[in-house]
Amino acid sequence: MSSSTSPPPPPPPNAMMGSSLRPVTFVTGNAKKLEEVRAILGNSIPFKSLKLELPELQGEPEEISKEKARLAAIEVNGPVLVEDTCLCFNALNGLPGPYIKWFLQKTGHEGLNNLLAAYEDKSAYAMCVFSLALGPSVEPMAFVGKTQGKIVPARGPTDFGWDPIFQPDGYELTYAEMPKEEKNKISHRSRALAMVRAHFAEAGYRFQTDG
Ligand SMILES: Nc1ncnc2c1ncn2[C@H]1C[C@H](O)[C@@H](COP(=O)(O)OP(=O)(O)OP(=O)(O)O)O1
Ligand SMILES: [Mg+2]
Repeated sequence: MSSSTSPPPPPPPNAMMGSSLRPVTFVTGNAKKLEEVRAILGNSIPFKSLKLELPELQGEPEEISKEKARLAAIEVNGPVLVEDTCLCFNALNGLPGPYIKWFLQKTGHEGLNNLLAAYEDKSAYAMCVFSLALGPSVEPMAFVGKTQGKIVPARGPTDFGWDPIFQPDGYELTYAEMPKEEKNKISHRSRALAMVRAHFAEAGYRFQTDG
């Protein structure tokens, strides 16, 4: 197995089932993420986006993502979707994990490779946690997607973060070298979004027709 996903979250509280929702606002400060989410979701869920950099707690990835959703739902005062991405090195028991953004910024691709120089094991997984909050006072639901791979010296275009140093299992190409459609088929983000989409299909939320 080169990949895995976590089991689906519990169904939403009944209170939200009867009324219709405003379109879901995807809140992120990262334009590249938004681009991928649009490409993967297409028109399957009515959504709009808001560029906002939200504070992130320290801790376990699911909690960080859910807390971000709580903050976003208060900010938007409506249904929101947020995403948090982790890059986890097995030799380091999952670190840098949710702190990858800062490690990448401070040490670059080479520094990230150097972190593993002392270890034989270069395996890693990319993990994406989407959290959906239907409103400011509703407990967020988390959807987790993972893609297994390994850390390699950077190859390919450098326009999206750590994509050049992550080579998914079963491929000779890094995320950065792969055609976008190919990456979007197997990525941590598309796996998590498949679960988001399945949840929307199952829950049968009704959306207001004008935002
Ligand atoms: N393929 C990728 N998918 C997601 N993030 C990536 C990828 N490649 C590189 N990154 C970077 C972007 C960030 O530096 C870091 C993820 O941090 P994260 O907090 O999830 O994103 P972000 O802060 O850029 O946007 P947001 O506003 O949604 O939190 O990893
Ligand atoms: Mg962030």
